[in-house]
Amino acid sequence: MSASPILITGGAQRLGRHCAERLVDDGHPVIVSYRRERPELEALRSRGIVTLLADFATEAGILDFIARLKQQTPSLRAIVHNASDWAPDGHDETAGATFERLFRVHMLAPYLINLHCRELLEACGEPQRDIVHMTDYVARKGSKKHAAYAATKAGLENLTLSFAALYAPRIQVNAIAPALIMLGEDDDETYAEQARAKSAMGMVPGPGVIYQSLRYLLDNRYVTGITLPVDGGRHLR
Ligand SMILES: NC(=O)C1=CN([C@@H]2O[C@H](COP(=O)(O)OP(=O)(O)OC[C@H]3O[C@@H](n4cnc5c(N)ncnc54)[C@H](OP(=O)(O)O)[C@@H]3O)[C@@H](O)[C@H]2O)C=CC1
Ligand SMILES: Nc1nc2c(c(=O)[nH]1)N=C([C@H](O)[C@@H](O)CO)CN2
Repeated sequence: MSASPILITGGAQRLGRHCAERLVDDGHPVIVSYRRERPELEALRSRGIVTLLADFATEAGILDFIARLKQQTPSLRAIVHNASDWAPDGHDETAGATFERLFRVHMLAPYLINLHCRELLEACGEPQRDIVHMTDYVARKGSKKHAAYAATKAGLENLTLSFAALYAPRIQVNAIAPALIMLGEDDDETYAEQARAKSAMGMVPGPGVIYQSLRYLLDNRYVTGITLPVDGGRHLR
């Protein structure tokens, strides 16, 4: 029986793309969702990664993605909810729309995909099946400039507990809570220096530490309902 694929949402770039490529290196078939076509997707496709269009900005868009995912594969080894929008809080008339948009991508999409795709994970013939939520250190700390982002990530962290209890023992459900892993393209050295100073480790580690954490969860049959901090010791500063 061929191995069941691992789904990474928002896997066209940065952490999701890194993990998708490392999973292929480790012999897993991979499906990634993406929101907009771009040249980088060809590199993924050339490695046999299946790319599925998905925009989680509406419930209809989420359900449409789920329907196409079910046409793509009869089973899944794991689902990594990586898609995310690090949008600052809106002001005045945009605040509500921003919050709703972040609720949909960080909470509604994982919630509906977990509910509707449980059958795909149950159909996996391998010994372990996993759901991994990508949350954030700020889910427990809050954020003055990204309050909606932090709150919706906190909601995703809470969904980890509910789905872990509901899906045990056949499906393990965990979260990874990173802090600064990769800088953004527009981040200058001043920002980088300030960001590094926020953690005890004082570094920007790159996406390899996230794959190490994902690998740990995918390989451990006895871990469920946890949030794995990967934050350089932010809580120590
Ligand atoms: N990078 C970091 O330092 C940190 C990251 N994290 C978390 O780790 C995960 C990966 O981070 P990173 O790689 O930087 O993420 P990105 O900011 O690169 O976002 C990942 C993908 O999410 C997709 N996405 C955004 N909104 C939607 C939507 N409405 N519907 C569908 N897809 C959407 C984007 O697709 P497209 O590009 O096609 O529009 C994007 O490629 C995220 O969950 C993030 O919150 C947490 C703390 C620190
Ligand atoms: N979806 C995203 N979420 C986050 C990002 C990002 O680039 N995309 N980046 C961060 C920052 O690195 C932050 O951790 C710096 O303190 C947080 N979330």
